[in-house]
Amino acid sequence: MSRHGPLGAPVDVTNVLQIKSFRRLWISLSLSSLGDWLSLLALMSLATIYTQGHPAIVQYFAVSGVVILKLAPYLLFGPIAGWLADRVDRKVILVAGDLLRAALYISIPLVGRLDWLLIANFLAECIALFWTPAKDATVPNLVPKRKLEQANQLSLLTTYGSAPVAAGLFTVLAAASTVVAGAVPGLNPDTADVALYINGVTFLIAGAVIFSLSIPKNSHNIPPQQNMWRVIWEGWRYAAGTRLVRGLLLGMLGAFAAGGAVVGVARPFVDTLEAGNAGFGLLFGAVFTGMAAGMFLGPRLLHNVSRRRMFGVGIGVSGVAMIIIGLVPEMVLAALLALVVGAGAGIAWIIGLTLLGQEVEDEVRGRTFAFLHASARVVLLGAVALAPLVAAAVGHQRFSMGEVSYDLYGSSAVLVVSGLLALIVAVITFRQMNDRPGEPVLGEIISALRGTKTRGEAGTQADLPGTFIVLEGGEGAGKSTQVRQLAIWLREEGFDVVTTREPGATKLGMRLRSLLLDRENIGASPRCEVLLYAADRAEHVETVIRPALARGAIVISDRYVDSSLAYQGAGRELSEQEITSVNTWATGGLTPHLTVLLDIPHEQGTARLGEPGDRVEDEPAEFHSRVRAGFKALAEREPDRYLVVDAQQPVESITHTIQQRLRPLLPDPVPDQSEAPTSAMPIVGE
Ligand SMILES: Nc1ncnc2c1ncn2[C@@H]1O[C@H](COP(=O)(O)OP(=O)(O)OP(=O)(O)O)[C@@H](O)[C@H]1O
Ligand SMILES: Cc1cn([C@H]2C[C@H](O)[C@@H](COP(=O)(O)O)O2)c(=O)[nH]c1=O
Repeated sequence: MSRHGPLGAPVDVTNVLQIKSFRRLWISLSLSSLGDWLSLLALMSLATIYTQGHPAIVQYFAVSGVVILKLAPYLLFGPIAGWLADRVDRKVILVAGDLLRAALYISIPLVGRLDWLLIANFLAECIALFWTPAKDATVPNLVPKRKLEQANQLSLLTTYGSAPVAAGLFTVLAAASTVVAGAVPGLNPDTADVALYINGVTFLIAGAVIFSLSIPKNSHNIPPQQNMWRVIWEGWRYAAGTRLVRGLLLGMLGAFAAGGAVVGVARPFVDTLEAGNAGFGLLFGAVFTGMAAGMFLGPRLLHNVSRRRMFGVGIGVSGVAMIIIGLVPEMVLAALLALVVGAGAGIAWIIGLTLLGQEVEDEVRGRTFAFLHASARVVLLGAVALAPLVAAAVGHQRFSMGEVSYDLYGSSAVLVVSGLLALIVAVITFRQMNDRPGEPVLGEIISALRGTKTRGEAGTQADLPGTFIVLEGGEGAGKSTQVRQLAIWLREEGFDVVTTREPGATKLGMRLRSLLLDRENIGASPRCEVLLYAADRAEHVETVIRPALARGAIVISDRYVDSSLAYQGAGRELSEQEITSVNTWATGGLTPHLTVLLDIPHEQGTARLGEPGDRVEDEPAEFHSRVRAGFKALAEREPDRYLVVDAQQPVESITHTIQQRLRPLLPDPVPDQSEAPTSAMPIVGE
């Protein structure tokens, strides 16, 4: 029975949409995206209707004004949007953003004037500007890191995939309006008006969905009185001063510059190939098909390759393809290479977004995403506008050597230079982000495509044949009792079982436990507490858990990393991301195959404990209710790793529920009848 994925991590059988909170955010995003595209079509159509009878130039400006006003807010207010996303409760921004946009879109057909259409469109886009970084910064708080890539793929698919849906809906509305106008004399509904009302309703529903969602509050490390520009400046300084983030931003913006240049010269380029509009359409279609393939298939095919290295490789591949398109102007080859350009860019974009979500701290995430969105637009528009000018300046040059001549067109020259730019950016980012120096990247890619392991993966959880189970929960939830019950059952089945606990499973750990929990010891500061628990855990993993897993044993631990996330993260209100980083380092990333959360109200748990409480047990009730909520939030985010059990049930029912869930994870099938709880309760050696 296969229990592990190719990396040895537990197989991720469930889809990211099974995480309730992410599912709701995604529903809301789908509705908002559909509304956005629908409104673009409706507004462009209305701008034409409102300027009917005016000279053509006025109509042209009205329509292009809609598009320009959609982009303008990013250039004007981009930095402030990031500041707000890190400062204000992101749920408030998301809900208020959706409700305000609903009101604005509904008001446009009610007012029925061009000036209000342009103003409302501009205001709605300003709101979107604040909404987007708040949404991007929220996703990493709702899904576990290893599912972030899947979540980003889904978000991108929804954002761009809703465009054809909106176009289809608009066409259906147009047909329906004609039918209604024909069937009911006097009633002549305008398609664009109806589309805007529908759009308003989609935003209202999207807002209501987010309102019902529980979004963790942003870490509020920004002092309330701190100057806004200083906060923005600090966000940028963080991005520029952090090697990985700097590499990611540079790579993504470089790719945008190159992509913008391609868009700018694509039309004159196909003219030099005498391919006209058909060729132009083909090239465009190829780039976007390639992008979609890169985003969705790339991470799957290359799942074993270091993401940090793949980012630079993706940009480099696009760059090389662009250079060849420019140097060998041939339509069929250009279309095939355009697929490659898109695929490389798609891989880089999805990896860049995911790494930013995983690596950028929550406090500055909003500002980082806002910086990316705003500068990507500036770079893209700048490149689209400049590239044709450069191409025109180069013009048509003919180089002859005897009988042989070579025609260089300005558009081809721009493609070659853009490709070179992408290549330079790729080399810089690859160097900055290379996390497997000395290992040839080509070998890594070939191994990934063949499905074999690379040197960089040796020594990971993949090499441990054992099974790691953790019991978590509040005080007196019954963790030690269930550890004993499970050990008895599994030993009877012939498994090599190691039961253990945190803190205090090792000699050093026992001293740390005493420092942490004995009432006579003066309390450690919260950060010190995190480090002491992590120190205990590092020793525990190194000397107890890993050796047992390496020999194929089943390890059952009473508490592990998630206790630190719940007690020190939710309880002491420290950054969850920082605690995760410290613990990933301490444990080498060792993750349980199954974590059982025994959930019980604090008062009922402590009522079961006879002895006077230790230092943590003595904390006030609010602390313990934050801990309980923290555990539940962790479980909700990782439903495939977690089993949540109501710990108020009788011991035997709880054991039975855990056995049911555990059985498929065990190396050999365990017969059903073996589940009968054992009455004896021997003391299990630690
Ligand atoms: N499901 C249950 N129903 C009633 N009592 C239980 C149940 N499970 C355990 N107990 C009892 O509650 C007490 C605490 O149980 P246990 O030591 O297993 O909890 P724990 O979660 O390990 O506690 P701690 O937080 O101190 O580590 C014990 O007396 C145990 O017999
Ligand atoms: C591992 C770990 C534990 N704690 C707290 C939780 C409990 O109050 C004690 C452990 O004692 P028990 O025997 O399990 O009741 O320590 C914590 O705060 N952080 C941790 O990482």
